[in-house]
Formats: sequence, structure tokens, C-alpha cells
Amino acid sequence: AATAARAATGDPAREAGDLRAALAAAAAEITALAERSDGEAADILAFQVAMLEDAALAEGAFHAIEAGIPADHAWRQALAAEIEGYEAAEDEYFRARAADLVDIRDRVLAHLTGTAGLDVVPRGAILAAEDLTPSRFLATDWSAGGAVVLAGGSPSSHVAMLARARGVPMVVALGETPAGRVALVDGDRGVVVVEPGPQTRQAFEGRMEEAAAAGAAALAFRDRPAAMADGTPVSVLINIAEPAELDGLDPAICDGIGLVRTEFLFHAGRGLPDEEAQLAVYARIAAWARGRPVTIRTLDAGGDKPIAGLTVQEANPFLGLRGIRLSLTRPEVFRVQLRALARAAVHGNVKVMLPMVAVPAELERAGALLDEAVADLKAAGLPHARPPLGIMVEVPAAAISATRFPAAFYSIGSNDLTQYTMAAARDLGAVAELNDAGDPAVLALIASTVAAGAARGVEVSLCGDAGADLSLLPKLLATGLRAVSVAPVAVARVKAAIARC
Ligand SMILES: C=C(OP(=O)(O)O)C(=O)O
Ligand SMILES: [Mg+2]
Repeated sequence: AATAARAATGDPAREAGDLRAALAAAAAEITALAERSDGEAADILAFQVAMLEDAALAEGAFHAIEAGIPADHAWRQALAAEIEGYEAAEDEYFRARAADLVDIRDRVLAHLTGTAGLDVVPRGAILAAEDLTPSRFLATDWSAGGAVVLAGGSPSSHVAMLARARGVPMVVALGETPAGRVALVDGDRGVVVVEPGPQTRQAFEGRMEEAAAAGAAALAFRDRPAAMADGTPVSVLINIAEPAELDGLDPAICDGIGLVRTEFLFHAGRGLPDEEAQLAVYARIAAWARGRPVTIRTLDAGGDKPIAGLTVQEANPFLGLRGIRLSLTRPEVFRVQLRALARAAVHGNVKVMLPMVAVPAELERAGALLDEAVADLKAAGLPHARPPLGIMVEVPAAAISATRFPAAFYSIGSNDLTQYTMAAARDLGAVAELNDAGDPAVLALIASTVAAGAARGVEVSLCGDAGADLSLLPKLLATGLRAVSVAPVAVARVKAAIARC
């Protein structure tokens, strides 16, 4: 649709009218799609409508039309500049938003050229493309299976998040795609086999059957409390990075939420979220859990998670102004989050957790700011409660001497604890082998944190990816750990693995 030709009228006023009509039709179409969607999908589409309705987006195109350029060319040129700007952004989040703009561009072009609504993906097909737009993904019926292979794209794009949430296998950044050929797509391993031979097909089918059988067997464990072979109970909580992950999820499958990563709130590209916006999200998450604990982590910006307008450029960002360090240098931003969290605490069993704590003074200062926020809310007569304040144990300094931290609870961040203990960055393939949470040194720090929790009589959980590593679980439980927090999709198999320990 995006490349179809259009006969220009030669009349700038008519060209401008056509573009206006195409913009309105595209906005109406996306709005209708948004109304049929929910959660994250609806948010993405609402973002696209907001962009389309922003007069600044088409301003350049209308100027070009006045200068005699046909509407479709003018629109394409104007969007090219915008898309380039997003693609060149340092922040991966903004780069990923380029796909939303391509989506908007093509939708408007389809209306300008009269070819809107023509592309239909056959049910169950593998969709091969350079990149895929979120609305195109959402407009496709995946109920009969199918997969997506992309020459470009990024694992943190909106469309990749949607595919993960809906269980559609997707492999990105292939460089080229096997268009028009038979292929096998393994989304778990990030592998595409083109024109597979009979043996490969058979092996693949065998693995699909095995995975389906293991999934079905594990499913029997999902709705029951987890326990080890001898009956010892283990709490299994969930990690979420976006509230939309809770849509359609039954809270009864878990013992609560062990980690809410709040970075998503600061990624909207519309400045820092205010207190009311944060409160609405935290309260919604707290209400979902129906009384189960909900551990919300304060902003963990910095490191590999830059946030425009907040984080700073650093030569060594993993060792820089990250997590609680950044929050304490920006108390005006931190205060807003603490107030919203204290207000959300009346909507459920909310706990607050600080990331990247290295010294007790950080916990003390954050606690003082929380007390201040609570006092201010009281003075203002706003409903609130003081949530328990705990820490992530993910810096070796904290793990080595966790008893020094008077935290209400400890949550072991095995992802960072591993990278800092092994001095092997978590995002670097070249040192991936060293970045091993099962290394005896990392396990010793996990064990000492568990022991510190027992000595102080406070809860210890583990919310890093190690908790969902089935081969590691026996070693983690052997340290005395009795609570893990994992992605919602991993709950069933983690509970099944615990039962074997
Ligand atoms: C859970 C963790 O936090 P994040 O992955 O968000 O850094 C961790 O470090 O293990
Ligand atoms: Mg971490």
C-alpha cells in the first residue's frame, strides 16, 4: 500500500484537502482498532492517534503542498525526517518508536492512494518483512498460529513486546528474510531454518510436541501453591515491567508481585509522569493483586536504562549514577514517586523497594524522604499509608553485609548481582559465559543474603532471571531461599520444577 502510485491533482488546495481527509481517516481507523484492543495494545494505538492528531507532525507536509508538491510525496518526505530523527535517537525506546511512525506513514499513504485495507495476512502464515508495525500486527489474526520474521527490528520494540505477550513466535534482526520460502521459526532460540530437510522438520516437530507436553504438564501446577518434594512451601511471585501484562491474568496463580519495574512510566516521551498518573497505575496494580503483596520498585534509571531528561551520559554507566543513586540526586523527581506510592498503599498491600543500594545511608535517606512524603500527605489530608521499605540486594557490597541494612525486606537482583560479582556486563555477548548466576561466588552471596534475612527476621526473595532458570533452582533453594519472583509465563514451569526439588 505504501508504494502505490497516486495521480496528483496539481491543485495545492485539493492536495491539502486530500491529505487532511487521509489523516482523519487514518486516525478514525486506528481509534476503531484501539476500541477493540485492551491494555498495552490500546496504549500503543492511543499513542499513534495522539501523534496523528498532533498538528506539528503534518506541518511540513502542508508547507510542501503549498510549494506545489503532491500530497503523497509531501507526506512521505515530512515523515522521512521524523522517522530518521527517531531512528538516530540514543535511547533504544525512542528508536523503537520509529516503527510507530512508519505505521502512521503507511496508513495515511494507503488512504491517499485509495488502497487502505487491502493487505491481509493468511491465517497461520509466517509473516516475513523488513519490519512490522504494531497496528499491522494487531490487525492480523494469530489465532491459527503463525510467526513473524523480520530483517530489521529490535527486541524492545512495541511489536516485539506485543508478540511476546501474545505468544506469537518472532525472530528479529535477521538481516534478510526468507520471503516466499518454507521456513521453521523457533522464537525461543531466535532461529529460522529455511527449506528444512525431513530430519530437521521431524526434530522440530518433536521439540514442539515436547514443549507442548511439558507446558501442559506444568499447567497442572500453575494454580496451586508451590511446594518442594517434602512439602516445604515456596512463594512464587511475578515480575512485571508493564501493567498490561496483568490483563487477563488470574492473581490466584501467584503469591503476589515480587517486582514492578516502574521504568515504563518514564518512557512515554512526554516528560516525567506526575503524581496522579503514577498513582493511577500503582493503584490499578495493587487492586489487581486482591490483597497479595505488591512490591513496587522505585525508578531504576541509568545503566542500560537511560531516560531522556533524567539520566546522564557516562563512560561507565553500570558503575555510575543508577537506581537509588540517581533518585537521591533528583529528590524533586523521587518525591513525586514516593508520594504516589504512599497514596497507592491504601489500595492494596504495597511494598516499596529501592534498586542498587550499596550503603546503609542510601536506605536511610530514602526512608527520610518517604517519611517526609507521608507527613506532607497527612498535612494535605490525602488518604495514604506508609509502605514497608525494602532493598534490592544486587550490589555485592550489600550482599556481603546485608545485616547492616535495616530494610523491611531483601530482594536479590541476581541479574545485577551476577554482573557486579563476576565483573562481566549483562548486555555483552563476549563475556556471557562469565556472566553466570550459578557461579559459586554468586551463590555464596545469595546464601549470605538469605542468612542475613533469617538473622534479622525479614523476608528474602529473588527477582532476577536466575529464579526462572530451572537448572539453577535446586541450588537456589539449597541456600534456604523460599521465595522467587519470575515472569508470569514462567510461573507454571517454575512451580513444577520446585515440586521436583
Ligand atoms: C531484577 C533485577 O533488576 P533489573 O533486571 O531490572 O536490573 C536484577 O538485577 O536482577
Ligand atoms: Mg537490577
